[in-house]
Amino acid sequence: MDPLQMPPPASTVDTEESLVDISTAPTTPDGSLTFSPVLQALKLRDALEDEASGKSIQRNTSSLDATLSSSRTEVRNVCCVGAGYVGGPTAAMMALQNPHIRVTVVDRDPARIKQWNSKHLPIHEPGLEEILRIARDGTKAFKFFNEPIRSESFDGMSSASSTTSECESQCGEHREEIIVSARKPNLFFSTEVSKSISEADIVLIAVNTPTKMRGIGSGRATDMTALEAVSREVAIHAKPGAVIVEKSTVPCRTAEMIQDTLKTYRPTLSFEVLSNPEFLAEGTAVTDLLHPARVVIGSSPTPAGYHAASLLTSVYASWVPRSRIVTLNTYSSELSKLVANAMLAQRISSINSISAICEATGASIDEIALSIGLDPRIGSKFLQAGVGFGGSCFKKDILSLTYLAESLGLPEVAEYWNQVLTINDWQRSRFVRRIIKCLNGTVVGKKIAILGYAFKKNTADTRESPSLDAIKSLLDDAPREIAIYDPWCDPSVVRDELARLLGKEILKVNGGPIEVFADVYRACESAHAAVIMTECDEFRKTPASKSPKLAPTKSARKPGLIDPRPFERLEPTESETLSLHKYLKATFNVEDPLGRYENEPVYARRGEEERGEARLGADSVSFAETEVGF
Ligand SMILES: NC(=O)c1ccc[n+]([C@@H]2O[C@H](COP(=O)([O-])OP(=O)(O)OC[C@H]3O[C@@H](n4cnc5c(N)ncnc54)[C@H](O)[C@@H]3O)[C@@H](O)[C@H]2O)c1
Ligand SMILES: O=c1ccn([C@@H]2O[C@H](COP(=O)(O)OP(=O)(O)O[C@H]3O[C@H](CO)[C@@H](O)[C@H](O)[C@H]3O)[C@@H](O)[C@H]2O)c(=O)[nH]1
Repeated sequence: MDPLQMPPPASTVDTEESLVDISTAPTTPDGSLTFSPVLQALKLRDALEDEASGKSIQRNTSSLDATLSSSRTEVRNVCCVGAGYVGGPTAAMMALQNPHIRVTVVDRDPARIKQWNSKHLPIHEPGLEEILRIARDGTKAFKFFNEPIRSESFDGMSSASSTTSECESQCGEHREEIIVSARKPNLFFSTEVSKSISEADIVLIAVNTPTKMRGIGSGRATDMTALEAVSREVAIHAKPGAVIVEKSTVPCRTAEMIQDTLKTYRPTLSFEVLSNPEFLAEGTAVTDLLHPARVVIGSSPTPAGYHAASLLTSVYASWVPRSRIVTLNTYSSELSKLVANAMLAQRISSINSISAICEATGASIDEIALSIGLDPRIGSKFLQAGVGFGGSCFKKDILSLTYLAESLGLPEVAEYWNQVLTINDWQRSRFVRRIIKCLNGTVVGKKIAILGYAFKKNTADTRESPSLDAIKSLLDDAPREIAIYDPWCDPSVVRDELARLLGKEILKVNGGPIEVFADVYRACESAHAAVIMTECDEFRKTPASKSPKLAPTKSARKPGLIDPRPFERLEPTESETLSLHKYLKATFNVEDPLGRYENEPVYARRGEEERGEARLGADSVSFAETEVGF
């Protein structure tokens, strides 16, 4: 059936059975779900708001295309609830690309908000800082020449690209100059959750949806506690007509639960709930957001649903080509996120299962991945065999999918996807067994260096890290020392986490076997084995860029390493300016090559100082002091 022709969700009935305790809410809303035990409709206020708004949502436009073209400038204020790995970078990208929209990211955790407002961001993502320096701090006006630089020496910068100009650098007036205006800050981080929600035209919900650890569905269903709590806040505070967006990964039909909550609190108002799952991967969040393979927006198949989808589309359309923005039915969109993760994880378990055959036969898993990946029907990505996948998403989303299948009476489907997790667990334990076997069957009295503690490279996120699993298993065999090193993780944070998870006594300072190092050589000193747990470049024998097989071709080089000029427009987009910044920064090793940055927030690690004073000159429109050389 055409998704857009699907009937709207069945209406819900408020029976006693449907009032579910929030802490045990199942993954899949079962027909009807009204989550909140205490529901107080704000009828008088709603009636007044309703009248004031004149039910402003356009209901007379019947096609998505028509609404898409009529929704250009309506979004002025976006609120993102949840300042985590998804909320922070996604909101930052939206703000960067839409200087006319005020984007506020709110979180209930004041420490996290303080970090976002400081120099020391709560998450490590390559390129994220640059975006915050623009959207959060505002920028000065600046200018540059619209032609590529040929000379790559620093001296050459000031007479930049003179070799391309027929009349040489003395004749500056014949070189096309691009002038970019100053930007005011339009990205804010705050703990004022209800206030920000009440001001927003679009509310993004990007809170955590981990696996439930107690009650019905424990260990498999999705824990909806945070999402349910935010839905209630939104239902109480959202302004009439605001569009509510699920950014979190959620079970299929969660939009119905949010809609129920909205209807219960504000029965006289209409809100639209969209599904807009996020597909970014940690460590590449900025690139993924800048050049998404697709943006999926699910809406109800009604004029109001299409209109809401068109509003969100207009925000993304500032930088994402329209052809990559896919609009679907709400439930297809919700489910497509779980399916995408299940399919990706399945590829990893498939190749890992074959790695065991390779080890037994002498075939090479890397050669097999290379050879099968050349078939475009298979493709080369996500075929890297390893120690099993980790991270906060794959396992919990597959568990959620299998729980959904079982709830729908489809145990065979559940079992099929469950095998992806079974192979993953098996691969992890197989790896530890292999380490012990290589060490003559015993690690007693030996030192083992663990290189890589986060779940993968370029992130400090340790959720579901294979490394932690390996450390736990190795501890059972009583090694003399386990020395841990990760280039992205702060040793004191790792120590705190290990003490919390495994007990203080396991740390060396307390007489235990585990020590965490800030230096890889010290970690490996006199070790009997060095165990590489993540694909960090510094652990490679041959750096990725020097390996002939992996060397980037000219056309496949990082965008930051090619001068993107000349720009076709004299008003380059933020993406274009960012690519120029990256190129100049990488080429000349200068932090702020365009002279664009305002002062950074005052140092505020672990929250001593606020950023107020840091915005010195944020409103200034004078050009950067350094004379333009680029
Ligand atoms: N991490 C990823 O790479 C990734 C990628 C795509 C999708 N997702 C999905 O996005 C969602 C968020 O994931 P994440 O990794 O960003 O989580 P996270 O734990 O990093 O961040 C969630 C934030 O929500 C805040 N929060 C929770 N309840 C709140 C409330 N009631 N009010 C205000 N703030 C509240 C938390 O304090 C936390 O800062 C999840 O559903 C996840 O599955 C994650
Ligand atoms: O060929 C591969 C690729 C990845 N991995 C491992 O798989 C895990 C997940 O890696 P990756 O997918 O790169 O990171 P995530 O941040 O977990 O991103 C996944 O999960 C996110 C959360 O839902 C989705 O948004 C992303 O699209 C999806 O890639 C890591 O342990 C990797 O080491 C492999 O073992 N082999």
